[in-house]
Amino acid sequence: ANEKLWDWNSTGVSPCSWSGVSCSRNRVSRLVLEDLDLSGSIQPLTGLTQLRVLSLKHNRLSGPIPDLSNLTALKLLFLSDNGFSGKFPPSVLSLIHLYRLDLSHNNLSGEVPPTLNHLTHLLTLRLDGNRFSGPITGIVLPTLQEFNVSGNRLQGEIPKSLSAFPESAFSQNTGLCGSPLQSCNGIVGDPSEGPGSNGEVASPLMPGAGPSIVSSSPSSIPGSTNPALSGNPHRRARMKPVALIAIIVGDAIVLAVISLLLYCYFWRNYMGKIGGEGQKGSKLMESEKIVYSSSPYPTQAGYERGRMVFFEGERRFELEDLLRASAEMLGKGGFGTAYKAVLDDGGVVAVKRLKDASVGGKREFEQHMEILGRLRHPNLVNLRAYYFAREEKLLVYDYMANGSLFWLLHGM
Ligand SMILES: Nc1ncnc2c1ncn2[C@@H]1O[C@H](COP(=O)(O)OP(=O)(O)OP(=O)(O)O)[C@@H](O)[C@H]1O
Repeated sequence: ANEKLWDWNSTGVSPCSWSGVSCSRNRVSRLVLEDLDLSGSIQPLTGLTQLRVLSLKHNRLSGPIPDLSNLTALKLLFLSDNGFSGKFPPSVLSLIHLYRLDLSHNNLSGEVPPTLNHLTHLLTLRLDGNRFSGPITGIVLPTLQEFNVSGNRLQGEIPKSLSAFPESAFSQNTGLCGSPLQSCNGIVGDPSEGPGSNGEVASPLMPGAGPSIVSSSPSSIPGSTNPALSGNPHRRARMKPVALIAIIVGDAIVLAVISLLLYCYFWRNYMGKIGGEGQKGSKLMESEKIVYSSSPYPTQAGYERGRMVFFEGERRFELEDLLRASAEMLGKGGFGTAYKAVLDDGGVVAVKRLKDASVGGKREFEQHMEILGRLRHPNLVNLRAYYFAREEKLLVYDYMANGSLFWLLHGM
């Protein structure tokens, strides 16, 4: 029915060539069906056990999210902007390889299970725009880069582990408190009761529960008054020193940030100069981090959609396959660093990461790539694909297993 899926009923053609479908070893590994007005349940997809990427954003899919526990290879799961209902899907908690989980803007309800902590690789967790209720106090996911639970019915104190995310990540939950939102001390009903007077140790809203947590968060300083002051009748009189302390601490933070930026700048220059094999590990980490940040699946405004372009043949891999591939540094050239990447299907490619990723505009870059990609000569290494995002440019070549002429001549 949908013209974007025109090729889905072509008989005799492998589903691997249908729009939105990618395969690895003849099994569907990637299914991206976004903005297609699809409706109904996604139960039939639960048999795609080799799926690594499932994105069904912006459709009209509904019903409870089915049991996805057979999709053990899943790394990216985007089900946002649909009509899914029911509880947080328990089967998702067993997908321990998930990097990105986006269930935002559905009709999901019930509690956010603290067992989410089992997903130790999570970089993205988006649950905003649902009807989740209860606390999020137990959530500790140290790897998270992107987090949003705004527009739910959550309650209780924001845990310290999440307090570095901006206010907008928690907004429109009338019951949430603590850094970066208003301090929990401020919203405990009748102030005449005084801090800790009710003795409910487990309540996240209990004023006495806050001190050690809130005060240790740098972002909480302006909002969180010293808990000892909150029940104090002379609070107004003591506001001034608190403000003073906040200003001093604020200045210290600004200074620390500036020093950190300067340090990073000089450290990068220094690393760039010494380069070489010794830096293999850390360079690789840096490369991975930057590439992760240019996810081809933007979930927030302002992100540029990265693009992996192949010159001929089928799409053998996507950015996330390169990320997952075991990689080793091959060497440094005038334009960047080359890595050897062994893909899931056993294929080997050489990935060259351009040093100055901001050079040239998109069109100019693509024109150069088109020319390089067409070159075929026995003495030239074939350029198979390239990846373009504002902050990252990668060139993917055939891997030359026998090393360079220099190596052969000098034997080093
Ligand atoms: N396709 C490849 N297969 C195997 N090894 C490669 C491949 N491409 C690069 N390398 C290795 O990585 C090193 C760096 O390669 P790169 O192409 O970045 O620079 P270069 O050719 O040495 O120098 P320049 O960029 O100045 O021409 C090479 O010396 C080579 O050992």
